[in-house]
Amino acid sequence: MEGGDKVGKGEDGGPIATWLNKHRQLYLEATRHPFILSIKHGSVDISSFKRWLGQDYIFVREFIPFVASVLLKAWKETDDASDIDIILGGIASLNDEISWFKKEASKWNVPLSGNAPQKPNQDYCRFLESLMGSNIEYSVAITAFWAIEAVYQESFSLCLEDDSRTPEELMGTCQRWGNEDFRQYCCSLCRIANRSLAKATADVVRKAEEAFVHVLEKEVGFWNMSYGDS
Ligand SMILES: Cc1ncc(CN)c(N)n1
Repeated sequence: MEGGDKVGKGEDGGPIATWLNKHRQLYLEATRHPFILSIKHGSVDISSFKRWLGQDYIFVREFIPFVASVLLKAWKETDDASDIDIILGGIASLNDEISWFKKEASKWNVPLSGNAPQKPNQDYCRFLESLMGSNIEYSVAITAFWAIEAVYQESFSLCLEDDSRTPEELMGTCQRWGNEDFRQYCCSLCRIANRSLAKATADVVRKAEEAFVHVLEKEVGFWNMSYGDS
């Protein structure tokens, strides 16, 4: 399956490959949103881009404690120490990401302080919070984490393809998530999630699938908001 290959469904397939097929339509809506396609085609409305930038900064600040909670679950539940290294690498790159947002916001004159989260952003952050509790299994949280990163990787890598007409001033944004290292990182998260799911009960696997679907829905809502559709 096209999308699955790109984000690393893992050599052995696993539940994630199955879900990418089963929820293909929603996955495509999340990764080929009109906002992303407008960047790729060079027709993006810069006010949409600026709205996305300001809102995504708020999201990423909330995403950090979520990733920290995944790290804590990994520490408690995994028997593979490399999971910790990979998640810790993700936290380190979020540190860079925050600095990048500050620079980019200043370049585009987007105020970061006092910028209120819009409803789809609030909903998404509330969903992240619901996954942070100690009652949520590692398999569920790591699946959601992979999906959140994979949607951005797949979306922004589209804007770097040879046929793209991405505006020069937006190339840095697209490279941030569309680059090869970030793709490899998503592949690692996907492998961890598949491995963890292979050992999970049927009930936990069902909850992880639900979390995957929720992430896709929230990502579509987030892009819609950027596009001025909220
Ligand atoms: C809404 C959203 N989804 C995912 C990412 C990638 N960390 C992000 N920055 N923002």
